[in-house]
Parts: sequence; structure tokens; C-alpha cells
Amino acid sequence: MDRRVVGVETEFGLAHRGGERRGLPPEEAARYLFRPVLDWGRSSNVFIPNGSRLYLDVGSHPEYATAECDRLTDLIASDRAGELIMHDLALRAEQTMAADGYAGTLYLLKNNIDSQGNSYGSHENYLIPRTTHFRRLSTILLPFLVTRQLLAGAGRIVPAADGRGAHWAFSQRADHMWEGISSATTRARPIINTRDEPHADAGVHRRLHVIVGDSNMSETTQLLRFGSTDLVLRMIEAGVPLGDFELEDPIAAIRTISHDLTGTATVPTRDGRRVTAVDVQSALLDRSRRFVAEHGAHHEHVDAVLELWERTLQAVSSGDHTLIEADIDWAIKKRTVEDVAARGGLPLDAPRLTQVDMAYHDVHPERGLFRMLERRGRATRLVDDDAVRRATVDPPATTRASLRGRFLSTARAFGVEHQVDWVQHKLVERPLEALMLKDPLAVEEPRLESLLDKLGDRAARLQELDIEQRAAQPGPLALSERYRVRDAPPPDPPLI
Ligand SMILES: Nc1ncnc2c1ncn2[C@@H]1O[C@H](COP(=O)(O)OP(=O)(O)OP(=O)(O)O)[C@@H](O)[C@H]1O
Ligand SMILES: [Mg+2]
Repeated sequence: MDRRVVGVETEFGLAHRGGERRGLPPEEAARYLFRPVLDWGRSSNVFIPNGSRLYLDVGSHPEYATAECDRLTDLIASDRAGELIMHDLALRAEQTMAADGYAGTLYLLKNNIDSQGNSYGSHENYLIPRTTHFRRLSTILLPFLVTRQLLAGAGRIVPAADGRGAHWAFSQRADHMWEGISSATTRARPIINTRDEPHADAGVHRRLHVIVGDSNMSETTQLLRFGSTDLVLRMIEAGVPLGDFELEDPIAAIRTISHDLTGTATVPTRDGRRVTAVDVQSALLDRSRRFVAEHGAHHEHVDAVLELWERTLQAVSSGDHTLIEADIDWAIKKRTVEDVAARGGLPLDAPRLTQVDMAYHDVHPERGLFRMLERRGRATRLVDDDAVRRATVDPPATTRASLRGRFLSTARAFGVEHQVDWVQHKLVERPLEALMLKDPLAVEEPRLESLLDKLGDRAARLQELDIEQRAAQPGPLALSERYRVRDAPPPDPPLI
């Protein structure tokens, strides 16, 4: 597929530290966090004008699912917009909590393990043709994902246990995966989830649901994570021979690989060989290079993806992590922790270093450690602050999310009851005209226009607000109204 639709869902960790009193438990803090969302959409599961979804399930891990994107930079901007949106909600929650006598600081962490060792996810969704051979997903995609942590792991200090001292791991999620491929998400936590909800034409497409990824802070890590996965999927879809790396035990392998920063630990394949993560990744990189040389680059970042992929494998196999210390999350974090450790003469299991590990994922734009590093030029950027801010209110222009955003904003501007999800657009007063947009790449739809026209003479009466006008509205920017209905023109003066 030349244009692949991708979306990523992020669950955030939440911690409230009280001032004089004890902080609120995360469940309660989460309820405060989502209060403006509930006021705005009368539900804790809402689609917002930038085409994305905000969601709070039972429990304490608020979720943001990006709109469907088909350009990597849109995906990165939309994902980062989610951080800003959550941060904005956190600031408001701090104020309401303080007013209720719970003054304190609310920390929102884009990581995957809390201090109690609970894990929460970062789920990727890729549109793939229904014809994709399932067997190839397990022989190629699964070993790719098991070893992809070298490229896209968020890194973690593992406390001493079972006779092994504190050490670094590539991935936050690896120790929390329990199955290779299955249809359950929560209990079994499979690397690839086979639940079949394509949010598209089920006769033509599937939505591949990948549950194994760590949440990333670094934009370049995101580029490599989504860009390399897309390339591997392209080769699978094109039927390119890719060898067979099917692993004997993917779950044992993902753990072994995560805990070996040298990349030299071997894991058994089904056909009785032993391979390292670098072996698997190098083979797939090599084939990707050949594939791109034969078929051409299908988007403007392909060369950057290949270059960073190669550099990352070199960094792991040579042990020279400085090669990627501004580009790949685990290496950026590791360097920072090592700086702090060296300055204070601290061992790796020092509590201060665990704090640094957590602070790396704090989404607060000033306090968050990753953001600080970025400001100091120690993390490479691909999208600028302005693009991220715009992505909090504007949907990506090249997918159906643009239609969803407009439908939602228009219906709200007229105060008309409506229902929206990834596919559906419905005005409650006109249920029979509900519109299912099954093509995720649709950006024009005459039936949607005529549905909107039923709301009145749009062109004449709706005025689109710019981002500053929206920022001036009360409430979170992401929930601000996109249109204002112009006042009716004043009546003509009476003739005398
Ligand atoms: N056809 C599609 N192909 C690829 N990605 C899609 C497609 N449709 C939607 N997405 C993306 O998939 C993600 C869906 O997230 P969401 O969590 O809301 O859905 P879900 O996984 O079906 O539901 P839940 O997590 O509540 O079980 C979003 O990031 C969205 O952009
Ligand atoms: Mg989901």
C-alpha cells in the first residue's frame, strides 16, 4: 500500500502529589482530569475537532487515540498534540482540585510502567489489505516486532532482582507481553492483536493492531518505529521473500532481547537456529534497502528511516551509543541518566536515577525532562511547536479525519445532537441519513455535504475561527469551537 493509514493510541500514567495533604489516588485524579471533557461532550469517550478520540475507561489511564494519518509527520504531530491536550487538562484539574481542598501537582507520564509495576500501552493501528497472508505476519512481522525494541524502545532502569543487579533494558513493555498473536488485549497482552474491527471496508481491509510498542517521546524514534514497520508491511504485502525468522518462543525472546543492551544474546528460531536481534533487524533492513532501490521511495522520509535504522543497529552492535544519543529514546534517556549518575557518583539503582527515568516521560512542556533536553538541542525534532499546536485543533488534511472534524464542529456550532465515531456520522434528528465513511482516505464526500447543508445555509452563516480566536475561548484549546454561527444581519430600517 502506497498510502497507509496509521493511528496510535496512548494510555497515560497519572500521579497526584499533594501539598499539605496526601495526593489523590489516580482514579480520582483521572476523574478531575476528564471533567472538562465530560462537560464538553457529556461523555468520557469523545471525538474532538482534531479528529482524535479522548477516552477514560474505568481505572486511571486516560487515553488519547490520534486521528487516522497517512503522513508520518502528521502522525507525530497528532501524537504530540495529545500530550499538549492532556497537559492542558492536567493544569485545569490542578485548579479544580485545589479549589476542592486538594492542592498539589498532577503528573502525567507518557510511559508504560507505573511505580507499582503496572503496565499500560501504546497501541499502533495499520491499515493492511485483507489479502495479507496471516502466516507471514507470524514468520516475519512477529520477529520484526520482537526485535524492534532496539530501534524504538523507550528504555528503562530495571531494579536488581533474581541475582542480577540493576541494569538497562531497551523496552518498558517487553516484560509485560504474554502472547505472540491472539485476539485478547488485556488478559493475554499479545504482541499482535487479531481482533477484527477494521473501521474500514471489511471486505478489502484489516486494521492491524500492534500492542507491543513503548510510548515514545522522541520524534525521530517515532519516525523509525512507524517508518520501519510500514516498510516491512510493504514487503510482506508485495510477497517479497524475506526468509524465515519465526521464533521458537517470541515471549521468552522479547524479554531476553530487552535485557541485553549489547544486542548479542541469541534466541532460538523455530527451525533450530539461534539468532541475535541485530541479525534479524539487519536482514530486514538490508531487504528494505533493496526493495526501495527496486520500487522507489514511496514517501519523502524513506531515506531518513533507512539511515536511522542502519545507524541504530550500528550503535547497538558497536556499543557506541553516542551515534543515536539525540535520536532514539532509550539512548537519549540513558545518556541523561548516566550524566546525572556521574555528577553525583550514583549507582544505577539509586532512587534519584529512577526519578530521572520517570521525569523523562513527564508531558509537562517546561518540567518534563525530555522537553528540556529538546530545548537544549539534545533531541532531534521533525515537527515544530507551531505544527503541534495546530494539530491540537486541526485534523490531518489527507484522511477522513478532516471530514469528521468538520462534521463535528458544524453540528456543534448549530447545537444539533450528533454521534460520531471512526466511521459513523449521524445527526440524531435524521437517523436514517447517518453516513458511514468506510474509506479512511476519503477527504470529500458529497453525502456529508448535503447532510451538513440540512443544518442551514452553512456557507453564509458559519465563520471559521482561527487558532488565536479559539485559544481565547474559555476551556481547553482542543475543545474550543471551530465555527461561530454569524449573527443574522440586522433587519432593514423601516421605510419612512
Ligand atoms: N481503518 C483504519 N486503519 C488504521 N488505523 C485506523 C483505522 N481507523 C481508525 N484507525 C486508528 O485506530 C485507532 C483506534 O483507536 P481506538 O482505541 O479508538 O479504537 P479501538 O482500538 O477500536 O477501541 P478500544 O481501544 O476502545 O477497544 C485510532 O488511532 C485511529 O486513528
Ligand atoms: Mg484502542
